[in-house]
Parts: sequence; structure tokens; C-alpha cells
Amino acid sequence: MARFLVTGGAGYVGSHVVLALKERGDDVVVIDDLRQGHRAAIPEGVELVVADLADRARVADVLAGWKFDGVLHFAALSLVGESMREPLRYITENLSNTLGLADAAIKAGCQRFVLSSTAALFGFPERLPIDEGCRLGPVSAYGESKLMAERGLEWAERVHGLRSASLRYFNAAGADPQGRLGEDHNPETHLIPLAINAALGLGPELTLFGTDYDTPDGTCIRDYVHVTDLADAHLRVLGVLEQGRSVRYNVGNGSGYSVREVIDTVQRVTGRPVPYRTGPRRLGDPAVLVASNTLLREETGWTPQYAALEDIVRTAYAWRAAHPHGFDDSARPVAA
Ligand SMILES: NC(=O)c1ccc[n+]([C@@H]2O[C@H](COP(=O)([O-])OP(=O)(O)OC[C@H]3O[C@@H](n4cnc5c(N)ncnc54)[C@H](O)[C@@H]3O)[C@@H](O)[C@H]2O)c1
Ligand SMILES: O=c1ccn([C@@H]2O[C@H](COP(=O)(O)OP(=O)(O)O[C@H]3O[C@H](CO)[C@H](O)[C@H](O)[C@H]3O)[C@@H](O)[C@H]2O)c(=O)[nH]1
Repeated sequence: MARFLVTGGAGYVGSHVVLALKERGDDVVVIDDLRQGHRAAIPEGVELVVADLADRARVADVLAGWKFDGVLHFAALSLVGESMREPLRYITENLSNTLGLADAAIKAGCQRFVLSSTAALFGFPERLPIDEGCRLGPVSAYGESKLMAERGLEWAERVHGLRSASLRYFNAAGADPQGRLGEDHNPETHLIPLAINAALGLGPELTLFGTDYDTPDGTCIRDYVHVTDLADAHLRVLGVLEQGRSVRYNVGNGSGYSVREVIDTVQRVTGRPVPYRTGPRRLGDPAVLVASNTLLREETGWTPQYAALEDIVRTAYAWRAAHPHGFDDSARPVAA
């Protein structure tokens, strides 16, 4: 049995990874200040330390107090639009929290570190699908903050030998297929939950950001990757890090769907219309983002189990239909 520290483990992607680690028998400690996360998303048997990563002394205490086999770092500011209004806060906070955590891990003798990175590193991509060799050129302060964090980790390896994996997620979506966890952000900004909420009458009508892109139906194309497949990728890269080298992988299904295709799928799965109107483009949205996942597949054996958009939407819908108001934070934790 191994023991892992998970920052942001009460949040959307982090909680699915915590569940996957618990299910394979690992010991997990979560640090989350619950600004977005949910106590009810933490499985029984997982210690939750409610703390801001900016509290360096607390983070160092946690790392020194347990002997961890690795750190998985999800906690971050992650709204692209907000990052363009507050770029310095995004860059300062995401970079300093990542490097402060890496520093504490090194001092505590922990040698494995997994960073939640992003497709936003590639900005307007030079080619499709986007492989790990594509030019890095973020067009948002959010993307820049993650690129700087990746670079900081490269120095941590060079000088201190910290092995890290930077996983550039494309669009995380869906929910635990057994219905134990789901996506519950406030505010919600992601397309699939917004479309489901609109269909169920739980949220406002959807605004479709731009219909004049150079794509077959004029709307943006994205690579939606199921959060459970994403969790599996984390488990696999922990194994790669054990072999002693740092890695960077793009994590997506390798196929793209347009915003209109997402809306159609939500209508089909829910059996209800998605009320929507068309609006202008959102600043900084590239027309198409689709990952090449060849490197991840070849080096880790990762194969997505929920690659079909319909499966992704079905699991997201099932969770939202069962939890119309999201997590009940006064309820018992989920059973792993
Ligand atoms: N969701 C996606 O599609 C997506 C895509 C690419 C990258 N990412 C990255 O993956 C990670 C997780 O994303 P998510 O969608 O699960 O986000 P989320 O907001 O659901 O989860 C983040 C968690 O971190 C916690 N947190 C944030 N700042 C903190 C701090 N300073 N101290 C302690 N806890 C803090 C929040 O309370 C929350 O529980 C983020 O780093 C994000 O940038 C997400
Ligand atoms: O109300 C909405 C919300 C989204 N969209 C469209 O739906 C697509 C998906 O948008 P999301 O906001 O769900 O996701 P993003 O592609 O903007 O963002 C995701 O990918 C980024 C990388 O490009 C970052 O990593 C970010 O954290 C992650 O959520 C985009 O074309 C967007 O324009 C709409 O039309 N209306």
C-alpha cells in the first residue's frame, strides 16, 4: 500500500482520482480549503486537511507528518476568463502554490509529483491533433501559469531530482459511472454541465459562444475526456514515475466534438430540449483543440473506457439528475 497527498482532492477531477486511489487500496490525505470543493466528495477513510496551500507552514507540517509516496496537485485557480481579468493573481498563486508544494515535498523526501496541467498551454495550436512536441504558446494567464509551473518542476528535477508528471488535460467531463461523484462548480463554466442544467431547468439557457468558426458547423471543437479515464491516467503515470523519469502527456480521447454536437447529445441523452441562444465568440477560444494521446497510450498502456461522447454525457446527466442541487455537504462521505 502506498500513501499519497492530493491537493484539491475535494474538487471535481481530484475527487475522482482520490476515489480511484482508495479503490486500489492506497492511503490518501487531501489538502483542500473547500473554496470550490466539497466535503461530501471525500470518501470514508480519507483524511481531509482544510487548509489553503498558501499556508506554507501547514503544508510543510502535513508533508513532514506523514511519509508520502507521491503528491498529486490539483488545487489551482482554473477559470480562463477570470485569469484574463486578474492575470497577476493567477500567475502568482498557481506558480507559488505549485513550487511551494514541490519544495515542501523535496524537503520531506517525497520524490513523485503529478501536476494538473492543461491544453491551454498550446494556445492556438500549430497543428492537429496536438502532440507533446507542439509549440507551447498560452494565450491566457491561466495557461501561462501552468506552463511556468511545469518549467519550475523541470528545475526541481534537475537540481533536486524530483520526478514529475505534467498531465495536460483537454476537457474533463462526465462523472463517476457508479454515481458516487460528479461535477459541482460554483459558478459552473463548463459546457456539458451547463447544457445539462439548462435541459433540466436547473440553470439558465445556454449561450453558444460563436457560430462563425472555421469548423464544419461553425462552433468550436473540443476533446472531451471522461473524468474516470483521466483518473486512470493518473494511476498509470504514478507507475511511470516509479521507474525514475519525469514525463509530460497530453490527455484526451483524440477525437473532437463541436458545441452543437454536445448540445445534440445532451438533448438525446436527457430526452429534453436544451434551451440556448447564440452569442459572440469568447475571447481566447481556439476553434479546435484535439489531443494526440499516442504517447500516453504507448508509454502507460492507457486506453479510455468511456470515449464516446454519449457515455460521457450519460454519466454527467445521471449524477446531476440524482443531485439536482449538487453535493450535500452535510451528508455522509461517499463509500469507496
Ligand atoms: N476541469 C477541466 O476540464 C480541467 C482541464 C484542464 C486542467 N484542469 C486542471 O485540473 C485541476 C482540477 O480542476 P477541477 O476542474 O477539478 O477544479 P476544481 O475547482 O473542481 O477543484 C480544485 C480544488 O482545489 C481546491 N483549491 C483551489 N485552490 C486552493 C488552495 N489555494 N488551497 C487549497 N485548496 C484549493 C478547491 O477548493 C477545489 O476543491 C486544476 O488544476 C485545473 O487547472 C482542469
Ligand atoms: O456557456 C458556454 C460554455 C462553453 N461554451 C463552449 O464550449 C466549449 C468548451 O468550453 P468549456 O468552458 O467547457 O471548456 P474550455 O475548452 O474553455 O476549457 C477547458 O480547457 C481549457 C484548455 O483549453 C482549460 O484547461 C480549462 O481549464 C478547461 O476547463 C468552448 O468551445 C466554449 O466556447 C459555450 O459555447 N457556452
